[in-house]
Amino acid sequence: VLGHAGEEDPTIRTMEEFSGYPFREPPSWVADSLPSLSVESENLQKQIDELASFSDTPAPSVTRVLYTDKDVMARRYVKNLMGLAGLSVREDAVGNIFGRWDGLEPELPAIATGSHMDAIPYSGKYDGVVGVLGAIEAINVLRRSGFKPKRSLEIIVFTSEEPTRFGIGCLGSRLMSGSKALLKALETTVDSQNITFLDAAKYAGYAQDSVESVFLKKGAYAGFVELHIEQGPILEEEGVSIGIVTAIAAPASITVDFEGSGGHAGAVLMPNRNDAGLAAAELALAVEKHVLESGSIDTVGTVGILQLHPGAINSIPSKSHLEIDTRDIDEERRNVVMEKIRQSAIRIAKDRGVKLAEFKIVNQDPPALSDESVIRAMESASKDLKLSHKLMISRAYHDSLFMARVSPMGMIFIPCYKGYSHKPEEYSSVQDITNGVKVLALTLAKLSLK
Ligand SMILES: NC(=O)N[C@@H](O)C(=O)O
Ligand SMILES: [Mn+2]
Ligand SMILES: [Mn+2]
Repeated sequence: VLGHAGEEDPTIRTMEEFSGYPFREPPSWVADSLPSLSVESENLQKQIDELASFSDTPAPSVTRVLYTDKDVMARRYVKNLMGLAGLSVREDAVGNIFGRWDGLEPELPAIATGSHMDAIPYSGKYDGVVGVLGAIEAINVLRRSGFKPKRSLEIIVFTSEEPTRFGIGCLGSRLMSGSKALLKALETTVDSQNITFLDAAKYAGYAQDSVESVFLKKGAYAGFVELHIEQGPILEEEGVSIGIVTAIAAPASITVDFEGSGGHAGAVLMPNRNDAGLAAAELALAVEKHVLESGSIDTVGTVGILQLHPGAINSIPSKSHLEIDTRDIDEERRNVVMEKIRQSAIRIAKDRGVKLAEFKIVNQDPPALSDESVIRAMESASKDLKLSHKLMISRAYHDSLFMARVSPMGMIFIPCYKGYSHKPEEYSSVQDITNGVKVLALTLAKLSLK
């Protein structure tokens, strides 16, 4: 630790070596070390670009689905970077990856950070990745500045934040937070190729231990902070560098299956049809209607998957499958919308003479609130770094939503181009990423010394 004028202050050094503690109060450590918080921005950008190359679709899009070969390669790439950052690396039974930097008091609950690196089909290279590679660089920044954590610092790369393969988001963090419901569901869950979760996990080298072993022990972490792109336009529009997340909206997803009689597109006259496709179309519009009826801009609803069977132009759809995503920062208001959607599905099935074969609520999660002490640490870090910042909510969900169930939680947002996300045009500048990494590094340092 450097003295104000950069030379080592012998008395302080002896005191520190003797006590093993930074002798000065954190603020002065922070003040002293601020200038030396250097981010290797170009190298970080190169890593983001390299990680994006592990994709099942051509650049600039990124597609990296859970337990696929590209996912396994990307995991190997990140584990290697963790090793180079001097972290001890381990993985759990579903492939959540942990990189640990032991603190001066390793028995104390650690401070964790992290995010995900799976990517939905045809998406971008920053969602989740900035929170993983940025976290590793934040550790390198602290090491370079000579910082010694009191509480250990741990980076977590969560398995399957995206619901792409098994229809449920935040699979790894949900299990870590102790979701017995998910544990049960995973016994029978299959993907669109009918591959079970366990077989897919084994294919990727996981599921050696019981899935239940993923559950975190209570109090495992004293704090969790996730760095993420905003995925909305506010920070860019307002020219603000850092978003301090105070709450994460409540996500829910529903799958619906209709079954009708199908038949020949030419020979079956309109009055004699039970068209499962039209039932699905009508329900999709009903989702929009019920969301708009909530009267709040904070209520959203999306039908991101709509499949018809047999899917032939000259055959009346005999089956249809929809997947509905609805969210709100007000849980009650969202639940009212979900009930209206259920009522509409029943009515549409009756009106159109089709069978409502399935109406399944896959997840219906409460919103999460950030912890005051973590918010204060992120705010003072932004202030120390003289970066403009604002309090805001997250409309996207994140692993933080579930880490909040087992640890004081906070999230740091950085601006992204036009708020684009979940598409190849997703982009955050090197400067914005660098700012985010610095705020994360300083926040982790402050929380580690608590
Ligand atoms: N952050 C993010 O994109 N999470 C998604 O899984 C989502 O749908 O919100
Ligand atoms: Mn995402
Ligand atoms: Mn994400």
